[in-house]
Amino acid sequence: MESTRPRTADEPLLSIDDLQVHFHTEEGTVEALDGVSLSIGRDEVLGVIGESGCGKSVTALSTMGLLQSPPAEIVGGSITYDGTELLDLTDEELNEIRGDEITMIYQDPMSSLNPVLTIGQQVKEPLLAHRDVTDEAAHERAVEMLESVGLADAERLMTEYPDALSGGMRQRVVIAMALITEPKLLIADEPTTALDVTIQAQIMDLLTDLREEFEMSVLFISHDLAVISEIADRIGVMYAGNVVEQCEMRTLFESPLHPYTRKLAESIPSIEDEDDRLPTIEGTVPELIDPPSGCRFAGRCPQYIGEVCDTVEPPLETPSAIDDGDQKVACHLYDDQREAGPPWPVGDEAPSDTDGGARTGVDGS
Ligand SMILES: Nc1ncnc2c1ncn2[C@@H]1O[C@H](COP(=O)(O)OP(=O)(O)OP(=O)(O)O)[C@@H](O)[C@H]1O
Ligand code: NI
Repeated sequence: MESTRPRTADEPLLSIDDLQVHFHTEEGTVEALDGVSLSIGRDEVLGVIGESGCGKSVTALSTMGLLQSPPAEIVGGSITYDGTELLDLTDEELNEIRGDEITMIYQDPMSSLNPVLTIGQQVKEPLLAHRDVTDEAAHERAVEMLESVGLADAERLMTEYPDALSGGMRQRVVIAMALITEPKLLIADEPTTALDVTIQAQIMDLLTDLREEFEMSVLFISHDLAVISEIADRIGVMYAGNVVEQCEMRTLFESPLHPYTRKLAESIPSIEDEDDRLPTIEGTVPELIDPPSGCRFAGRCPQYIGEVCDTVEPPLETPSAIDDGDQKVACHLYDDQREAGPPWPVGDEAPSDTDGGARTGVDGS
């Protein structure tokens, strides 16, 4: 194991590299993640945006080690957390990290709360499971946590059941549970989507405050650019199982590179506007069973440049003309800005799929 390797401050806390996840179904193999790469620095909030079905939750669940296998299979790639390869850990080793150093909140607060346990029992649980604390100390800390997430009358709340709480209060309880161990990494998968707009804004304000207070890194997933732009430092844009662009939040609006990101950036975010979802782009997301072999956006791309788009999967790289090394894009428009140049002249015959295309590490199956 690599866990003893000395780490440096600027090394990412979490690094997902070329992650490939398949689901084996009766209809065939769903190639859900096709080489996803994302990294999150220490104390950084990385937003992940993309349409429904593009692989945001599968990426999160893979990181938590919570993918159901079968039907899921991680067929390649790596997830390194604080110098440790998570994909190599045993369940027992993973259990030590999960719920302690890495925690997660979900879209639907009810799915994270057990209706037959009191709020107190549930908020204390991560501490009792992961720390050598007395029930009394855990109780005291749980009350403090409920207060920090803006819940009044915390002592009384400890004895209530989830049923007695509104949706917004439940999500605050879930956040208290997720933060009670002071995790280094919080994964938030659409934490406000199930809430109405006013409550959504309150929860976003709360998360923004807590992320500072707890000095934690956050992987923040949403399909709503307005919500993400409020909290994220950097953003990863996903499309059909790929990351098509990764950049600073500001860069997404100022100088997006990928045609899909440009479409996204055209929508001016505003949290008051309930309908401010991903802008509509003609066409549909490709099937992930037997997906197209080249760029998965090619069929909808307003800047489609020809056969190369249909046949070669573009790697996620920083074009040489861009001086911001943090901005990476996966698009053939930038092929001539790659050191090696385009894989072959546009319009020439593509190598067969089984050659693995121009990119190493991508399975051509
Ligand atoms: N258990 C499963 N069996 C088969 N396919 C699955 C399974 N879970 C996820 N998938 C597929 O994996 C792909 C990615 O799904 P995922 O849930 O990660 O999308 P998402 O980006 O989180 O979407 P949403 O915004 O709707 O939550 C989808 O095509 C989905 O159909
Ligand atoms: Ni999801």
